[in-house]
Amino acid sequence: MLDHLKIVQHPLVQHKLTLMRRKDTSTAEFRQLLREISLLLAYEVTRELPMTKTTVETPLKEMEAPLLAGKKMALVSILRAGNGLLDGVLELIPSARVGFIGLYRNEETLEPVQYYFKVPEEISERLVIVVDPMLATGNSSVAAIDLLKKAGAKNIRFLCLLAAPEGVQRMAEAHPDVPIVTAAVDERLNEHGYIVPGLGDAGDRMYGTK
Ligand SMILES: O=P(O)(O)OC[C@H]1O[C@H](OP(=O)(O)OP(=O)(O)O)[C@H](O)[C@@H]1O
Ligand SMILES: O=c1cc[nH]c(=O)[nH]1
Ligand SMILES: [Mg+2]
Repeated sequence: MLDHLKIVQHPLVQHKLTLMRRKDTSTAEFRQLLREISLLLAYEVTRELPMTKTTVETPLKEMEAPLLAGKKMALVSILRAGNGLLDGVLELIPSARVGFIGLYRNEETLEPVQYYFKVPEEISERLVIVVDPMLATGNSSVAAIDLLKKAGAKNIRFLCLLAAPEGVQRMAEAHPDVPIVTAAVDERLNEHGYIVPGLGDAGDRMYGTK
């Protein structure tokens, strides 16, 4: 069992997160850093993955060796910003199936608005890793996981880059069975629901839309 909340303290992760927070970091640098961090965070969120065995012949001998049961996994990206974490994790687990949940926050109510849902078949039999760089109020991640559970998912982990204490609390109340892996938990949310000090709007910074 993973801990309910894992903060990845690795120096490379913390260094790259600091560079991403800087307001002067360009869109291209931001995307590149997110990709690099996603590879490092993937290491933590993939602990205790389902394994299988295969027979391999080394130059010396035949042996039974462990192998990821990758087809039994699904990575689910919360659009848009989730895609910034998705690609790196998928590179490490290329046989994982991939789903997408389209959600954006209504900027006034901070409630998520759903516009897309497509997940792999047999979702109830897979380990599902949901990815989204930001956990702020928790409204988006709670809604995404509600939808996944309604579709049958039972074994879910949530991977983000940055969280607010409010979002961690909301997830713990709504989905206590879902472990969270993140690089940091910041001070608080501001009156607009942004993480403080945070890094701004991840989607806008990734794609240069503001
Ligand atoms: O915890 P919450 O308060 O729900 O906030 C977090 C959500 O906000 C951001 O998405 P956004 O709505 O900006 O959509 P985008 O990824 O399309 O930019 C982020 O990627 C999360 O999905
Ligand atoms: O600080 C925040 C909060 C929600 N979404 C973001 O991208 N950033
Ligand atoms: Mg956004």
